[in-house]
Amino acid sequence: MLTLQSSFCRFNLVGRSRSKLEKYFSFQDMSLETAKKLAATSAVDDNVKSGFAVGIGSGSTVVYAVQRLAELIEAKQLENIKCVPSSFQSLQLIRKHHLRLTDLEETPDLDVAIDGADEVDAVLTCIKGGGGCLTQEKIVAASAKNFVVIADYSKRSECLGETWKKGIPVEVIPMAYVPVTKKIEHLLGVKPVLRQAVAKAGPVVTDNGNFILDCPFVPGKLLDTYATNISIKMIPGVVETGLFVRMAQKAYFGLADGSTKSLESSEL
Ligand SMILES: O=C[C@H](O)[C@H](O)[C@H](O)COP(=O)(O)O
Repeated sequence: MLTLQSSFCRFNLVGRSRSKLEKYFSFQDMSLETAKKLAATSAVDDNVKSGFAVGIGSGSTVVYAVQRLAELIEAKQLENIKCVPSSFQSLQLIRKHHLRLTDLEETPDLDVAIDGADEVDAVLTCIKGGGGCLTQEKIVAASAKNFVVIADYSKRSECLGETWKKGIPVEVIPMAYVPVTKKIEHLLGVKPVLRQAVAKAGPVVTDNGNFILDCPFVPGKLLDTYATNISIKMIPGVVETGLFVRMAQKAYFGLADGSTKSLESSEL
């Protein structure tokens, strides 16, 4: 059961939050990849049991979680695991590691979903969608009893927007991207940017055939994540936002010193 968390940041001074964070995160030379692997491995070890239906997120950190699942299954420490993907990438990961594939039609109630994030704040609100996946991820996370976030130490912050500077990703129906852009501009006072593809001419097209608008954070203003998420979602043409508010029960961070820090929403 989630406790009611504030949808505002608990701290509004970056300097103050940084000194608090340094208790947990000493920025040494631990590679981000090693930190991702630490977080993913601990999350799987602590949260997946035999017989579980597991939602598999998307992105580079989740690769290590799927690797760990495969290792434990191979070692017969886990049995009868079913996996539901949240993107084409995670579908391929599940297949590559020969895990049992299912979907929400066959398995609508998941025991746990494990996913990465672009930023995680002090009350475990996340920004997701930096890699273009957010709608299916949110559906999969919302279908799970426990949503567990895994990340390296660079993703942790007190307030969203401290470390992730690209704004809030919003998936939109292509024919609506201009009206949605205008409405978000009116709502937030900042102009969303249509995300452009890197190895393709034109905009990024999501797994659902939609576009992504990146909505910049309003400079100097605390983000009310709960209200902002709802306001953006109410705009016709918006499919989903990358704000995951009051969804994560736990987060695991791989730290710079080679350890892992886990946080639970019930303790915050
Ligand atoms: O769109 C991508 C997803 O939301 C990812 O989970 C998020 O971007 C984090 O990805 P990574 O683990 O690669 O940092």
